[in-house]
Amino acid sequence: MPEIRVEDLSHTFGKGTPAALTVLEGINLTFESGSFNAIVGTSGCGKSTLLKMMAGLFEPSDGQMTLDGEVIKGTDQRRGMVFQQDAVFPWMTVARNISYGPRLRGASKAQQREIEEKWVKMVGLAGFEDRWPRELSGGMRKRVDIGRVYANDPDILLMDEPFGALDAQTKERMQDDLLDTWSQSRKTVVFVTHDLEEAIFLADKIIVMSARPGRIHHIEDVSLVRPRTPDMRLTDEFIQVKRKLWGMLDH
Ligand SMILES: Nc1ncnc2c1ncn2[C@@H]1O[C@H](COP(=O)(O)OP(=O)(O)OP(=O)(O)O)[C@@H](O)[C@H]1O
Repeated sequence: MPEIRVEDLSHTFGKGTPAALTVLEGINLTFESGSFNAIVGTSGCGKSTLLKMMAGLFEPSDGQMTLDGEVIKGTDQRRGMVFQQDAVFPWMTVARNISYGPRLRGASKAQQREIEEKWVKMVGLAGFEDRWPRELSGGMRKRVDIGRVYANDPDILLMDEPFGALDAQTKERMQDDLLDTWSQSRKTVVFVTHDLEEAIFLADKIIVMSARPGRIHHIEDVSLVRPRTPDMRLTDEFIQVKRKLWGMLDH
């Protein structure tokens, strides 16, 4: 089962130099298989650093992260990452972007077509298969991005403020659609955001980090039932969680 554990992790950029900067300290966490987790905290508390380490983009200076008991080292198809800025290739159509990973790994033409058909539909881009990224809105490019990561069939989906650059309405629609896709695949998700409402709407578990150096301040289990619907944002339960967590953030 794809479970990530973070064990006694600390990270200092430039360790041993006069410019050393400790950004994470004493982090212990478990991201259970199939769960949707959000990490919130003020700017600079180390959220992206933690996520990039899970992706294997660099290693912690102390402690470790494991995926199913194996220490994470380097990037791997099992861990897919979506960044705030989309990483869509402008010289490929929507469909070709989505099947990029499988194509790189030698998928046949028929397999590529099957993957394209499935994920174009799943991310809500049916009818746009042959369009070029320059013809798409920001939200649609984000959909291509997510489809491309899903098409690699990762066990773990790491998302670093993927909807941060979108307008409020598009963002809410993307959140609904992400939950739809996730409920069908039940991948383990770790989603970084500084939008508390987004975290509460999406996640089972919210990790609140404190700043400088980043530590785990609080872990909130969100008990809102699934499937989540937009009107839940107006319920007392939702607002109470928001108020509680808002009071914990360093403003
Ligand atoms: N490669 C690097 N070298 C040195 N310092 C870095 C590096 N990457 C990040 N930092 C520093 O680490 C700290 C944490 O950065 P990080 O991007 O993880 O924070 P964050 O919580 O994701 O912030 P934001 O919400 O603004 O994206 C910041 O002070 C940043 O300047």
